[in-house]
Amino acid sequence: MAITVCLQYDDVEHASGWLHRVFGATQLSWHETDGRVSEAELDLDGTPLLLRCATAGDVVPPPVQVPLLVTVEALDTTYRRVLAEGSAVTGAPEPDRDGRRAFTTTDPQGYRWTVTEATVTDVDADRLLGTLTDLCTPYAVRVLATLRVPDRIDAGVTALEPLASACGADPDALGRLLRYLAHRGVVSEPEPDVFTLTGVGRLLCDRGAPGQRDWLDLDGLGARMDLAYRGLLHSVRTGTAGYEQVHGRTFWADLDAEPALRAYFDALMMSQQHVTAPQVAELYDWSGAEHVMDVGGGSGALLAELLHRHPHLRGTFVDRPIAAEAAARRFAAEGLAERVTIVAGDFFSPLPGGADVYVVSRALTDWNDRDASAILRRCADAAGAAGRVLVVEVLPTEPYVPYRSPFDLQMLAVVGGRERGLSDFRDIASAVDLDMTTVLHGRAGLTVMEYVAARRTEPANVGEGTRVSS
Ligand SMILES: C[S@@+](CC[C@H](N)C(=O)[O-])C[C@H]1O[C@@H](n2cnc3c(N)ncnc32)[C@H](O)[C@@H]1O
Repeated sequence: MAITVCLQYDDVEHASGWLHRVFGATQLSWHETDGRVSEAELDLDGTPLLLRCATAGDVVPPPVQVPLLVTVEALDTTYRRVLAEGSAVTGAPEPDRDGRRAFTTTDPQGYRWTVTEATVTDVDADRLLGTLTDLCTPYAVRVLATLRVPDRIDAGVTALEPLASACGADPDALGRLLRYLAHRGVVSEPEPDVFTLTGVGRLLCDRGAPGQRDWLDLDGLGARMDLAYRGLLHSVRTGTAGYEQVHGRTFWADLDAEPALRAYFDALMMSQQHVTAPQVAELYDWSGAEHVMDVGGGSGALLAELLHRHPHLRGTFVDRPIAAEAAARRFAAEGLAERVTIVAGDFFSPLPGGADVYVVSRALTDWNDRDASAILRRCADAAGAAGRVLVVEVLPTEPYVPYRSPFDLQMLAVVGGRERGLSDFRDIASAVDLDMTTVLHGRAGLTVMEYVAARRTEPANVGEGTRVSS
């Protein structure tokens, strides 16, 4: 049985943002009606929440006072977030009748949420610390994926001896690994020395497109990125990437040196561009542009989408030489070679001038503020007084992205970069005299920010644009 709490709100989107920012609720899906979010499905630490727009047909008019009780580990943090939202509170957290600290707040619709501090026993804390610090399980899962054990089991090789021989593994050692992972719910052992996959184990089968298995493969780029956390101590001490400490060269130099790693990275970027590029092509008004330059264009998927969708455009693609070679092949295969100029270059050096729009998509997150501003300066210099600079990012502070993701620390450890919110993107651009003129929101946090040279705008002139419907 599963129970879903369903609450009615006048503004589902605003309420979803509040629940995300205050309690860390993750938005799983949403529906739009007439351009407004009419329903959103959220996950509140395992509890499903359904937010619905009040409609004439609904029986219960909001707000209805149901007791909403939440238990959180870090009460003071939640209290601070509530105050930051400007939401009403009953007072500072104080002990309830069971001696647990609590406070009550009111959400944007007027629902009252009582927030209580979790009482963590020493045993719970010990168990939690064990889970937080365990390295055995993450490595055991990666070894399973690297040896492609799930694929063999899926293909019917379930007995230990033939499984070990198919994977090139020691039967005794593989048996110990599998029994440990049976204990963790990744495989089952229905009879001695015979193994089957659980739902988790099936996720580790090869599915063709870059997926979980490829990421976890210890010979691949995903694992190299994960292992950069071994350099996190260095990162936290210095504020720079840990990747080089662990792997002997920077992330970008690693991709330059190993075509297979670069190909994997491009495929990964491309799978994201399949979601984001059509939105960028739709959201922004490309009618006034003729020439677009994609700076740090990666797989080339964004520029290709723009050129396919807007036949009046021509493009210039700029990226490191190995990426430029692969992108050139892609543009040729898609019949776009005549419309694209390829530049194997460096976005910290002067960029070719003459384009109407300079796009920097999902590249600034890879850099610290100083370097991100330097890239924008190159774009601004090349764009001149008449051109525009367009930054495309998925913003972590938007409600659609799980803010508990480790992405910010991953950026620090792997490339020395960082996640940023809208105001951060305004700041790194204004440091190089670019004014943010328009912000367009797409799905799942995708945000398109347009900038022009500062002297052409009043600083406050920022227009919020449309949202792409789902
Ligand atoms: C995170 S990827 C984003 C790729 C693409 N814009 C997208 O949205 O899918 C960052 C890109 O910046 C490129 N890059 C890194 N350092 C660069 C440099 N110094 N000059 C030009 N491009 C660079 C990388 O090769 C990579 O393709």
